[in-house]
Parts: sequence; structure tokens; C-alpha cells
Amino acid sequence: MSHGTSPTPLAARTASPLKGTVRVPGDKSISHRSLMFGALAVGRTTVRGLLESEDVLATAEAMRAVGAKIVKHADGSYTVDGIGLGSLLEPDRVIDFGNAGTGVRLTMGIFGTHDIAATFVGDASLSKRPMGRVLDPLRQMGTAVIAREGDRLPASIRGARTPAPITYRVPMASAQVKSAVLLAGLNCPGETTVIEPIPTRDHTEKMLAGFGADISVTVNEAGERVIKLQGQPTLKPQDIDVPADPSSAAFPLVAALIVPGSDIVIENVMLNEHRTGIITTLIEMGGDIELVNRRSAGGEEVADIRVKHSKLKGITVPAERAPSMIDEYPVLAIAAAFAEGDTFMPGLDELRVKESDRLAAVARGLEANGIPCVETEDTLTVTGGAKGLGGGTVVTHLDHRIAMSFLVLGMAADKPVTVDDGAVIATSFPTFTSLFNGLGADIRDAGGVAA
Ligand SMILES: O=C(O)C1=C[C@@H](OP(=O)(O)O)[C@@H](O)[C@H](O)C1
Ligand SMILES: C=C(OP(=O)(O)O)C(=O)O
Repeated sequence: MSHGTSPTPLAARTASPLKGTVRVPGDKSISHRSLMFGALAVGRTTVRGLLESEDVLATAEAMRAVGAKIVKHADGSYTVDGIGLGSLLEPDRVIDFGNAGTGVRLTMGIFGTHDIAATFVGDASLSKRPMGRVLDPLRQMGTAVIAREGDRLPASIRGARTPAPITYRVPMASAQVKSAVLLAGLNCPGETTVIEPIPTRDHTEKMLAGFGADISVTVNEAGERVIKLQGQPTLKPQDIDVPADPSSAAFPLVAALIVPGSDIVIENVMLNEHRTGIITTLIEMGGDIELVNRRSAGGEEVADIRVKHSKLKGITVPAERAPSMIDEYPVLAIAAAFAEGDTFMPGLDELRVKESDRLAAVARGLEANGIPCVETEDTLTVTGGAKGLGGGTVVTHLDHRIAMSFLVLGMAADKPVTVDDGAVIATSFPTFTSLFNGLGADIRDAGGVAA
């Protein structure tokens, strides 16, 4: 993938007040799943508003490699002609997932119970991330695995000829692990059960039900979610409208809160209860955030978000909220730098295994820009209100959310903030720079010199 070979330093300088109405791209989680489930259905699925980012396009290539026909049309919509569950072709090439954890982990689940072999590779970031969390349950279902030390990529799998359904308790808060086991269960005869002690985003459950799978969710006496899936359904194609990604919306949301004089509207943002922790948190910090025109669309609640520059105060973010805002902590740390007092963020262990060690990457980036913070094994405390912020260069470690978060810092800091590589932003939010500059920000090429 291009971002791995040609880093593009970017710098953000003090922005004019951000003004206007914007639409951030489609949700990444739903976009990956639309292509995957469309590929497993029998017939033609139509997807409008697909996120056309590197991560999602890698999933499209993976589904093409097993026989799905995926076409973009003149009106921007995509169609997926599915090959049908159980009928995947063996890929004749290595599957390159670039930077995409969701893409590779969910696809391993799908392929792992099909009678095919496949080899997965990724960029330098993805090759460091743990795959054992999905390869272990797949091994229990009969998948053969050869992977690099520590179950890292590159990895090859050979799906079981007669896969066995399992009951699996997800050991960490991870929608990717939950989803990989459920997707593997799709092609197993009989019932697969996933027990989820800590609730995470439920797009797989909701969308599989929409595609006609027999899936139920109950809560047991210990308060855990119990998901039961009957194997080998015939999945029916769907018409999908992908709502705007709340994780991408978090960047203009925080930027408008911290750039004086700002007043913007972010349209059509998905409000799935497992994704809105950042909105709850920013409102608790004193953010002037209004959800208008709330409506239901394609099984999800959506709204337009009006946000104005606000005086923020530091808070403690409950640890149990972490799964509902797991990708938003880097940009929350930037909001915290402009709040009065300390913001304490516990329960962040999963941040260490994202595209980068996000806890460390955020802490080093804050320090480089004069923002006091304390990092422990699984917490971050940011002290707001320091003066003379900015002037630093942030190492992004191939992590799009680190790049975007520190560019948001530059919009409200006293001195410009440079990120060593803005090209990685294309993995989830390719229109980031143009959208922000259209609102009044000043994000520019840092001239090939990260200084
Ligand atoms: O299932 C998904 O679509 C995702 C789950 C989360 O990962 P984990 O399951 O590793 O927490 C999240 O960080 C990622 O951006 C998307
Ligand atoms: C963690 C993320 O993505 P993934 O795991 O899909 O690479 C993210 O987008 O912040």
C-alpha cells in the first residue's frame, strides 16, 4: 500500500473559526461488513455510501479473490454479486490487507471454515498486531494455521473440511474477535455460541439478521451477552445505505469544540449505542453538542450533530465506556488538552494493540507539543490549560487516528503541529484534509520535511 512507502508530512496551523455543514464518509465497520456479507449472499447486494478508503477497498479485493463480483457504478453505489456461503473459491493470490485489522480478522473468520487455503499479509503496522485472538478460536473449529512468531502476519490458513461449531467466551473487549467467530460459525453445521462479557459494537449481529441469518442475542444471569447463530443459512442480498461514521465525525466534533468561534453541523451520523461514547463524554465535559433531526435509517439511529466552540472541563471517563469509544481516545486526549483541569481515562489496555501502541503514541505526541500527561499501563491522564501549545512533530507509526488527532490539535494550538505521515489518513478518512480546509482549517503539506 502506498502509504507505507511514501510518507507525506502534513502540518496544521491555527484555523479560522470552523463554519459550515459537512458530511463525513460512510461508517468503516458497516462498509467492511456490507462487502463481506454481500459476498456470502446469493444474489446482488447494493451498497450506497460505502467508505472508499484503503482499508475497505482491501476487503473488496479479498472478496473478489474468492469469487465475488464487486462493481462501482456511475452514481457512486456499489453492487456485490455474492458467491454464496459455502461456495467460496480458493484465492490464487496472497491477500494483502494493508493497514486493516477489521478486514483481515473478519476475513480470516469467513475463510477459516471454508474448504480453501489462503495467505494473508499486511503493512508494517498490521504485521505487528496480534492475530492469535482470532486464530485460536479458529483452531478450535478445525482450521489449520501457519503464522509468524506470536501469531503475527504473514499467516496462512487452511479451512476445515468439516468445521465444528464452538461456544466461545470472548476474552477481551473486541468486536473483531466476536465477529470473526460468528462469521466462522456461518459455515459450520449446527449452533455457534459467542459469549460477550463486555458489550462491543453489534454491527455483525444486526447486519447478519438483516441478511436473513438465524441469530439471537440474550443476556445471561451474569449480565453477559449470549449470541447464538444457526449455521449454514442461505443469506439473502440486501440494499444498504451506509450512515456516516461516528469515529470520523469525532474529528470535526472535537475541532469545533476547541477552535474559538466555531459552529458546524455534521450530517447523518450513526448513533449506534455501542459507538457514541465520545458524544456522551464530550457533553459531560461541557461541550455544546446538539443532536438534531434524529431519525432511523437502515436499522440504525442517525442524527445531524450541531457543535459550537465550548469551554470544556476535565472529567473521569468511566472505564466501562471504553468499548463504545475505543477509536476516539486519541482525539479525546486533544479535547482534554483544552479543558480546565485533568481528564482521567482508565481501561485503555486495548489501545496498545491498535494500528500503533496508541497510548504511547498519544502520550509522546502530547509531550512533543507541550501538553502535560501521565501514561500508565492502561490509563492516560491529560492536564488541560497549558499555554504555548504546539510546535512539535508527531510520529504517527502508520496510525491514521494519531495523524488526524494531532492535526486537530494544530488547528487550535499556538504553534503549528506537524505529523510525520499524513498519507495513512487514507486508510479510513480520505477526504479529511479537504473537508477540514473547507470548514476554515489550514492543513498543508509540510514540504517533505517533518520539522
Ligand atoms: O469490528 C469493527 O468493525 C471494529 C472493532 C474495533 O476493534 P477491536 O475489535 O479490535 O476492538 C475497532 O477498533 C475497529 O476500528 C473496528
Ligand atoms: C483500530 C482501527 O481499525 P482496524 O482495527 O480495523 O485496523 C481504527 O480504525 O481505529
